[in-house]
Amino acid sequence: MTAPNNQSTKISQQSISSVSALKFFGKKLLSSRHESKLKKKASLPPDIHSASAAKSVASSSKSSSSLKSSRLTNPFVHTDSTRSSSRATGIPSSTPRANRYPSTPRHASSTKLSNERIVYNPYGVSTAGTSLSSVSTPTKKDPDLGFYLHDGDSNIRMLPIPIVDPNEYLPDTMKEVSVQMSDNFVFDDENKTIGWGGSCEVRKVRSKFRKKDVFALKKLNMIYDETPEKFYQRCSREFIIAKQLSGHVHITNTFLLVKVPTTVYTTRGWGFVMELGLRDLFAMIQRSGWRNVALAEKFCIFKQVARGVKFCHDQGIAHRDIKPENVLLSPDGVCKLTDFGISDWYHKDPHDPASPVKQCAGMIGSPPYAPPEVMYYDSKKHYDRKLQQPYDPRALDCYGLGIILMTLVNNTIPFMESCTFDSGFRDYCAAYDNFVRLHNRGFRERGNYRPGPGTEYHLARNFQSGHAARVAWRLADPAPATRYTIPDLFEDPWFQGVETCVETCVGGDGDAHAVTCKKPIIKTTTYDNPRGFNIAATTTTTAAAAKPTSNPFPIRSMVDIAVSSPAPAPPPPLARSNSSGEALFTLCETPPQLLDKLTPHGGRRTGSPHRNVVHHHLNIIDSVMGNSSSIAPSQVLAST
Ligand SMILES: Nc1ncnc2c1ncn2[C@@H]1O[C@H](COP(=O)(O)OP(=O)(O)OP(=O)(O)O)[C@@H](O)[C@H]1O
Repeated sequence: MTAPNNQSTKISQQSISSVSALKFFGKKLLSSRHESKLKKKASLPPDIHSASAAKSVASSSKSSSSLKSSRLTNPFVHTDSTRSSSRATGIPSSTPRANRYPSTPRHASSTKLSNERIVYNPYGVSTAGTSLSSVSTPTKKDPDLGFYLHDGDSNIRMLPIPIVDPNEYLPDTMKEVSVQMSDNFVFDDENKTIGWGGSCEVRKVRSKFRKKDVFALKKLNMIYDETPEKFYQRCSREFIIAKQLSGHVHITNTFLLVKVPTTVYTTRGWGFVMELGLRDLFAMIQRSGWRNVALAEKFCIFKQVARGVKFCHDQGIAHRDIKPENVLLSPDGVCKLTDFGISDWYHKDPHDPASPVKQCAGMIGSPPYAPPEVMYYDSKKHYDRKLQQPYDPRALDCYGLGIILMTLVNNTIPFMESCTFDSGFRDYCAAYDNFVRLHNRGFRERGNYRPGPGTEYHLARNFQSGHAARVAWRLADPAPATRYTIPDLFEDPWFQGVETCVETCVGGDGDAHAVTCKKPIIKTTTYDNPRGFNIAATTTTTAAAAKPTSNPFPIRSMVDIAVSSPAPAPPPPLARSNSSGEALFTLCETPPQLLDKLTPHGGRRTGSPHRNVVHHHLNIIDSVMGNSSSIAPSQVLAST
């Protein structure tokens, strides 16, 4: 084991007392995409954000300007596919997405990019010769035609024409009669990006037929030296998992995988039409108002996230990137998991839930939500290989949940990285051992529900309950063998007693219900099903629906994955409807007395019964975000 590099040391020595420190965390192990997301999270205009990096931008101006000119000459040129193809195929499909990212900042020239080795780079800033202060960022000013054609970023490569039919990569049950986004949706006039990720840009789209129905379009981008084939495989895999999980109240619904045309809003490619979230949890926590949010509310949020994770596990899927950025708050204030980009089926035989758990190896997830057994694979830390043991992906999700609970309660992340190079993490491990040795020898034993650490322990101080601290610490147990599992968590009496404002229900119980999400209306299609796919579309399509036929084509890789995925588990205990425009699920109304208890600041009551269900979380959003909801009330209503 050697000392970490300077960058790591520098980062781990930063103070984490400030909430703004959060901006450096929870980022998937990727490079410069991290930074453009930081820009969004920090809510800074691009120019302000990049001001500190102006020097390095200048230093790279040569490559940028050459890119700019080539961009203007022929914006549709797709370069480097041959070279990238050979390298990309060397990466096993199970390789975590994060590990595929090279360390080059995104603004660097694509020529340079193609020669980069793929190395782990947690913050996306530690390229040779760069320091945190000299990190350059893509500049988004002066958008011209080239800007739009390149998603404003010179390293986003365009897919070659023709864009492949998404149905080619989907199992029959997920094939759709309409695969063109423009058949049924239009971009929102606002022309705003509402979210960025490592490989995507999220925008609002509206139904062509009911303008009040607003959805999110997650436009997917090719990353680094990915080949088009790898891109299609990666995205269809993410879609299949997201779609399999859709329908649960704590999962963001993913409806369609569509072809996106080149417009002034975006470049051509593939995109997911999804349920629109109002904010992600990260955006909430980093606001100063978060400190004033009552613990009961925070615990409620935590329980909702945990329910989402449990549902994934029940479906045979491990999320593998649990962090506040991947929890969206719906316009009703319901927490929903999103981003299944590095999720995976965790049974050796996905068809057989009784088959053993497929152990993982390699660096995935996002510090500090990734547990120590994963961090041992961080190549920059040069850990002894013996420490790199296969790990259970479900334990990764549990650890992430524990760190989320600590973060919610402490208003900041507990430490930067869950690895021994981080002094905060070392302190936590020492405190953990002390607590077990001195206060509660049976702490790690199953069924031990004695209170966890108290105020004398730094990371337990704000819980105001030894039982709540127990749950956080047991989930974030550095030792995977003794860490709380999801069944352990759901058996924990404190966790069971946490009251949530969102109760899923089977329906038909006579209670008032809240409709929280509608499926998009699919009315028209320009799809003529050239390959004669067997389309088992469940949507009501009034126009030219393709005639179902059997699929005469050989099964391709992703279809294989899809087909070999577990047969859809029994639907969750939620009222479902297949008809277009109807609710996917319902929420039980929380009794008014419970709402009063949960709403310390006085709840916002409206005449609508379903508003009462989760209105206190809307209060949180209002108070924490300064009432700056990005979604107009009409849009909120549209989805309720
Ligand atoms: N359906 C949605 N509604 C509203 N915002 C969304 C939606 N989906 C994603 N976002 C926003 O976009 C951000 C990026 O989305 P997502 O995490 O799915 O992308 P990603 O490329 O997988 O990101 P990362 O690489 O950081 O994990 C989210 O953190 C969230 O803020």
